[in-house]
Amino acid sequence: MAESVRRLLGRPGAVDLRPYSKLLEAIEAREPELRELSDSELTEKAAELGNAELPYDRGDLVELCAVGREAARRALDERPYDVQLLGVMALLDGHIAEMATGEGKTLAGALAAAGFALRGQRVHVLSVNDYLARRDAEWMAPLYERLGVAVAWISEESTPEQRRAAYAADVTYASVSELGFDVLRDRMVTDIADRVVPEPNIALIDEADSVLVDEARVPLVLAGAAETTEADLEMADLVRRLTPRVHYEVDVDGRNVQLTDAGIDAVEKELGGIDLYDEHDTSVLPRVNLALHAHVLLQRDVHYVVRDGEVRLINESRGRIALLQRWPDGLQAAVEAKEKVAVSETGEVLDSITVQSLVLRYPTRCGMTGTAMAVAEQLREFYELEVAVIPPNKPNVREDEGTRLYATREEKEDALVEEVAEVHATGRPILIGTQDVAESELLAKRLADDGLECVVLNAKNDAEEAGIIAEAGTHGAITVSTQMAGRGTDIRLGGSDMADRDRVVDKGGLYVMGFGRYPSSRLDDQLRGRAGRQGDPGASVFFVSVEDDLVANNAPQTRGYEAEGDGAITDPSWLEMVDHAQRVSEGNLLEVHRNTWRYNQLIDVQRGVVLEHREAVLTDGLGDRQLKHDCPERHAELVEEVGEEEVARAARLITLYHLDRGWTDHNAFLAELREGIHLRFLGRRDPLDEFNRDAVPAFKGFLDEARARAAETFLEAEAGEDGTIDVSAVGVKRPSMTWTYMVHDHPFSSALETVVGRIKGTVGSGESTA
Ligand SMILES: Nc1ncnc2c1ncn2[C@@H]1O[C@H](COP(=O)(O)OP(=O)(O)OP(=O)(O)O)[C@@H](O)[C@H]1O
Repeated sequence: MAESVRRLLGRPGAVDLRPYSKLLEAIEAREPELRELSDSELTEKAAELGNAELPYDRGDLVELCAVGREAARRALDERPYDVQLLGVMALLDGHIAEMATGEGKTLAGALAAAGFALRGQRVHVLSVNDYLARRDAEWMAPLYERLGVAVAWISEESTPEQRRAAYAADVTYASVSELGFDVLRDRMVTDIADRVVPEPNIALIDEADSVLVDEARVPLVLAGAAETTEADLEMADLVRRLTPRVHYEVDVDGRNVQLTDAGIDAVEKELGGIDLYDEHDTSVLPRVNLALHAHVLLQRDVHYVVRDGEVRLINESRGRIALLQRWPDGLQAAVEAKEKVAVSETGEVLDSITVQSLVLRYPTRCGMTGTAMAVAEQLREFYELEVAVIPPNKPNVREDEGTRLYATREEKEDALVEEVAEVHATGRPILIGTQDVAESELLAKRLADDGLECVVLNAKNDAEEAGIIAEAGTHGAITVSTQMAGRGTDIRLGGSDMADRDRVVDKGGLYVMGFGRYPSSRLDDQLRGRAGRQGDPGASVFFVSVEDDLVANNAPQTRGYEAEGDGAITDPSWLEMVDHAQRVSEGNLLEVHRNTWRYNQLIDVQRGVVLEHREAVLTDGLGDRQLKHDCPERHAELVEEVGEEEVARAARLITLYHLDRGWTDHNAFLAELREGIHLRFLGRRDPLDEFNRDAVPAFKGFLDEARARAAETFLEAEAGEDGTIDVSAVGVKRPSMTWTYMVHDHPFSSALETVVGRIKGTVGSGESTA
């Protein structure tokens, strides 16, 4: 092994790889003998590894890697590199393997998954989207087959039967959201046979930082149909006429919008001289706030797109459209009113789960990604995971230029377009990373105006994007892409067939340009990592302006620089300012993650109590026993009429209904409580303590209350002529459809917060006049 690689094996703060690397020689030594085996003999060798429990001892680890390597060579015509085997061993030990782009994480992950599966564990390989789940499962299927391991995948379209069958395989590939929603839906079943997800064993997470850190800020929420909200066209129309900064102000981080005093006056006047803060009519203010939030904070083509007459959300951390996802409460309808499309059904939150709770269900967790070290502390804090930095198979020779800073956005764009024209003239392929869909389209238009034709990727279709990005290394190609569009797909120099590779290598390989730095350096690195795979030549550079949101919102001061004629700022302290702004932004994101987690910890405890109780009702007849105890006469009568089994069934359904109903209401209470907490924050009390102080007593008596309601319903239940009890006649109904929500830490500025803003304003002016 090269000296440079050896030096990398003992990176501070990361898992020590030396114990693994010591086994590489022994693994290689097994090769000649294994090559002589027939296919079925090789499968038998793999099966022999199943004669012991986890963890693998050193001898078995050598055998597993050697057998796995030989199986991959035969099944995929790819002989795993030593560094990939280091990755496999780190995964089997429950670590996050940091492996750069193009190092072959898919194969390393599959070998580790097979290793777990051979020892009798059920493995869930979690991907960021359905396309990758399916692609990887199908791609690795021949390898699994040689190793005698059953593999399957799940997608959004999978039916419950298909899901059940897929989860029954040894290794199941699924996107995190599909898994999350399956878990949530399983918690609502009224018959055990309807469950799809088995007990969790091993989670192997692809793109681990995106899933565990980026997606963890947004809980997965399952909602059920309730009544339909009316489109509030009047409000949508009214807020459209308001003027930014005169009638409303947006917080620096773009999460809240508030009416100014002038705005309040204008709205009150428009509505015929009403008082928005009238104690007797509190219904108008929330409507104004919703419409304002929809109008100002949610931007078309950034947060959502309008397609086929529907508002479809873009998942920000993933830059793609989410089917069946909505905003909570009236916000969805407010956006629909803003866009003048038909209002869709609204719903109420049935239950939610954070990515963290989802992943922590698994006794063993591991994963891989190109960028883990930057979030090593978070992975440790939230998931008890350590990072193993796997050296590249071939040294990285990409040239990273860093940041070019400009005074204005316009100057930044001019400079980038000029650079694109210059580089493109040589035929060198260019990949430009933008912040969002709208920016991609504007930039593409600008490039086209300058005679530079490009392909745009934006949150449309994963499979299609994979095909496009695969060609981004073609001679003369210009590709514009949002941050993670088309991820997980290799960019080969000279096109996907590498026909033109030599010519592109001569030009310096792929040239990656960032149109602005991202909210975290990790995301910058992900973009950069698109170039320079497997020792390929390549380069990267970021164009930034002082007006970029990242800098404008997070830098302590944005004045006092000296720019050159074209707007370029070369003062090193200003370049440092950009890094600083990014660190501030990273800190904010971490705080959001921490908050999501903190608030959810208590909710998780309460949910645990409900779920345990629910389980006993579902599987052990607890509801029937309780109702028999609470309503003995009615119970006996009904048994007489329809028999014990049917009464037990009805008792189960009635009890589950009231447990679930109660939990839904409690969820709504907690959400409201959390919003209101900000008011008390003014009193310098810790909002989380305040939250817990109220959430705990509110839960007290939860189970007793559900039980009492179940008894009330049970007393009303009647036996029908067909010998069954029709529970729907006594109001026991399940939501007719469910869908998933996208929630933000702070969905929208509530009426309460606007009141706070007003109180603060009053106090402020009071002081100045005193
Ligand atoms: N041992 C190997 N020998 C030859 N080719 C390999 C080997 N391992 C992986 N590859 C090839 O390398 C390419 C990159 O693999 P893969 O997509 O798994 O990389 P990755 O690390 O997941 O990259 P990304 O960060 O883009 O997801 C694939 O075309 C794969 O077939």
